[in-house]
Amino acid sequence: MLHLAGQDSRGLARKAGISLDDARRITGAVIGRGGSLREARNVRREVLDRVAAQTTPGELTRIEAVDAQDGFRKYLLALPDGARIEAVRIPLYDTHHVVCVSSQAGCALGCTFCATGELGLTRSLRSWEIVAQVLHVRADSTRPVTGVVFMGQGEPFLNYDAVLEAAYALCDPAGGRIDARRISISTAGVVPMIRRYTAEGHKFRLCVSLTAAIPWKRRALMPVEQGFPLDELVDAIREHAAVRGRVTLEYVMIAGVNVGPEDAAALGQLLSGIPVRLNPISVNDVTGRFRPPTEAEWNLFRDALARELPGQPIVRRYSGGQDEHAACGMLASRARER
Ligand SMILES: C[S@@+](CC[C@H](N)C(=O)[O-])C[C@H]1O[C@@H](n2cnc3c(N)ncnc32)[C@H](O)[C@@H]1O
Ligand code: SF4
Repeated sequence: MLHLAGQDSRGLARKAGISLDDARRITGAVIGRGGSLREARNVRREVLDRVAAQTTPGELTRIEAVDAQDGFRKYLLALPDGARIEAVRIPLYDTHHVVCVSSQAGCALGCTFCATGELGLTRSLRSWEIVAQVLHVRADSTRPVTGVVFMGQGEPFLNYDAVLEAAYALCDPAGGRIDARRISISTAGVVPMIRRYTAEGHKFRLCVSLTAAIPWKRRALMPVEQGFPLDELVDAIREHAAVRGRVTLEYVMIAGVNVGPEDAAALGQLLSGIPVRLNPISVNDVTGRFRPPTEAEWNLFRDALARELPGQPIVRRYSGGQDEHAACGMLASRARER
């Protein structure tokens, strides 16, 4: 069965066997305005009835929303089968919002520094369950939502088809109307899917979570390194950069682990000749095992990176919402303890 929020207008036209114009009007009502099928304007009743007969209902239920001191707002949402996920509303320039969405409930990849990894995988989300997170946050906001990042729970490239369907629904001019270049898909490094993504020529921003450039260190932090080792990952990044330009690399900084001069040197060697944008981000400690770098440690690492990656932008990323566990790597589907 079809869910009306689960694809873009073209997908809806194809799956429901209706004209593209009618599909655009329906997508406009459901995704564009957050309404229902029957609110679609200028679509004949016979067409609406035909679509309704193929459609499954389903919505997300809010369990709670909590506000962090820095303006981040975290939503704990239940899927129709009771599985729980989170979405985060991120303020941008006091004028816009970006929504961080989950692509899976939990995650199978088990990165040692990530709270979601501790959960294990419950299941992958359907495309409408991803789009509905953005619609839920948008309905709760007075400012426009102008960006989406697939950086919540889960590994987007282990739910590839649904993630791409959702991304196209979100950038559809009749649907979410979000500029495709402001939709970021972040992967821990599922190499075959990065290659497929590159070959298919999608225009959403690809982000790769690197976090270590020394294989044994990466293996200890990110078990995905065992299946898809750094040299293969970097080849896939190089291929992507050759076609689409600079690739964003996320680097979770953990004091005493991956912010030494040898780590910067390994990054320089590994990424030599590849246009990248490095986003270092201080680890949000969820386990009590990891410490973010002090300002002094960060300054040293930043200077080493500037030497080792000449001409490559290095943009430290702020991960907000820490007091309410809305920050990167802190999403673990728990209701707030009272
Ligand atoms: C939660 S992941 C979801 C997307 C995808 N699974 C990935 O790993 O890229 C989004 C980003 O959060 C980062 N992250 C995970 N745990 C973190 C933590 N404890 N502190 C800071 N960032 C973290 C990841 O490295 C990744 O770049
Ligand atoms: S960082 Fe990403 S891949 Fe790793 S456990 Fe967390 S959600 Fe999964």
